[in-house]
Amino acid sequence: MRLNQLPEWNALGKHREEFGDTHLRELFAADADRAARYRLKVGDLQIDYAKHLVTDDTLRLLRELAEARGVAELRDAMFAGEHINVTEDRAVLHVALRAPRGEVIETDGHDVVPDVHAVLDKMSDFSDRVRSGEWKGHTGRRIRNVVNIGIGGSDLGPAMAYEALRPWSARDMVFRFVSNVDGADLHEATRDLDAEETLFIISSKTFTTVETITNATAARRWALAALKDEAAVAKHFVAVSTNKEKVEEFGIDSANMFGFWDWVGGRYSMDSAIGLSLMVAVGPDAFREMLDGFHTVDEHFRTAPVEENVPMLMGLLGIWYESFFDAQAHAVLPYSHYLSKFTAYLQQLDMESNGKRVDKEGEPVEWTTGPIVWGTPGTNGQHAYYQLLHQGTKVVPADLIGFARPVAELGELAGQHDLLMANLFAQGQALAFGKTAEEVRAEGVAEHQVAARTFPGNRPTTTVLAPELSPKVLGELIALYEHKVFTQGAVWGIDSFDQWGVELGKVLAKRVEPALTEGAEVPGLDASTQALVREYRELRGR
Ligand SMILES: O=P(O)(O)OC[C@H]1O[C@](O)(CO)[C@@H](O)[C@@H]1O
Repeated sequence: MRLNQLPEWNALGKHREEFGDTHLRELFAADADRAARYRLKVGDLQIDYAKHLVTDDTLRLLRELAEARGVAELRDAMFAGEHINVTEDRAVLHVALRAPRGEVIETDGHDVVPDVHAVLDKMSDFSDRVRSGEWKGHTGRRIRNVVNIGIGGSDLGPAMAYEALRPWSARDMVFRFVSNVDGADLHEATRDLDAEETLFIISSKTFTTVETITNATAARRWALAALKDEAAVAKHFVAVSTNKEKVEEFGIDSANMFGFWDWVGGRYSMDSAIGLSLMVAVGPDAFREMLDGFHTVDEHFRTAPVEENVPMLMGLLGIWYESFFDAQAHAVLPYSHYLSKFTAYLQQLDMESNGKRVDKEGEPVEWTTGPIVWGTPGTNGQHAYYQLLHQGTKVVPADLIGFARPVAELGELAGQHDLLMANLFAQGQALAFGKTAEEVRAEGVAEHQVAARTFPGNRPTTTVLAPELSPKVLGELIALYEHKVFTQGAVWGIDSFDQWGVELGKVLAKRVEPALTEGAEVPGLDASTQALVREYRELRGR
């Protein structure tokens, strides 16, 4: 039966009508235990979901929906290595990337865990050699700069995690991440570097992605212009890929290639060899601690009953708002400067996974799917777009993520941490409970300002609180969102693991390029694009 014909779905619709405008003020007033009951723990993460527009009935109905849609069965099929990525006929086994040595996870009759650990060991050995200076550049100098070239899942994960774990990283080395085919990206990343001390990590699952291959080719030109010897490539370029043939064609020795597998989706690959630049930065031990964090949440997701299962709960709450409150967006607001790239990372994870309009049977869905994910670190966002969150016309459920302890190396600047966290707690409170017109009036505010200074509240948030932003906690956080996205895709009945929607633009860009460079006729080019191409050529003096 289709999702919107299920009795469980219709029961939620009816419940929504009954819920009406029930306010969080009322829900808290009616239940002194609400805050104590609506919290869960997974690994190091404390999850407060009391500030959600839900009652025990809502949660029960959402759980029943998850059961009716077979979320747990699909999860088990994923862990069992079944080909749940149906349109690409592939297993989905990123959970195997963090399985401890000795665990058995099979797909197509093959245990993948030993393969995972063989690559991890090779990465660890390489990282140690680069970090210690044993790995020398072509002229005998030690490597001081590492430039990761990749895009999408081959960039966002390591770039985000490097920012997050800067305090754990080798402070005497420079790490840069180049993704954009705009030459400015590579230019800015290399302009102050010495090629003799620079290592490029070319990260691409397919090794055919045009942006990455274009940048990698340009990087090789840049390096060889200084090093003046083809043989230097072996010391200054390594590859991370599933495509050995293409890596060799590019000129990188497969001995310097770190592999992974087609059962790792790009946006689920940061804990595979795609994380090599991160491992060089933070060292193998911290990287493995991060994997441990991922694994902790994997085990929770795999074994916790649905009422205690945090990723399932987060996924179901999202569905409640999207389908029954018309929420179109979801904000992720980390109160940590080090998580400045976290939401951008989640945008690919969530939107490339669940931005789908047909279900697994190829039928158009009749319900909304993945939200627009956005957000930047607090407190910056507060002085920019929080106005809309507090008083706009849209409901934007938000996750507030914070840490009890600042990172040790902040020294006396750690004193600012309480103020940072006070802002997080204050925002959750203001969004939930707002400020009534009576409260505004009681402050003596002039009547003509009362409406504008009233806060409706009832804006739902989840608060995620962890002791500190450590490698393990980072792994836990990422896995939490991976499995949240999984849960939502399972309920919606879509394939969360393909990404056909990115293909058309790639094909058209290839077709349009000769029109820009040579003025070639492009068959089928629409009139608007033709005019733009003409204007572009004129502006370029062509
Ligand atoms: O690692 P690759 O093969 O270069 O792909 C990069 C990115 O491109 C995409 O395929 C989208 O175009 C992403 O899914 C992927 O993470």
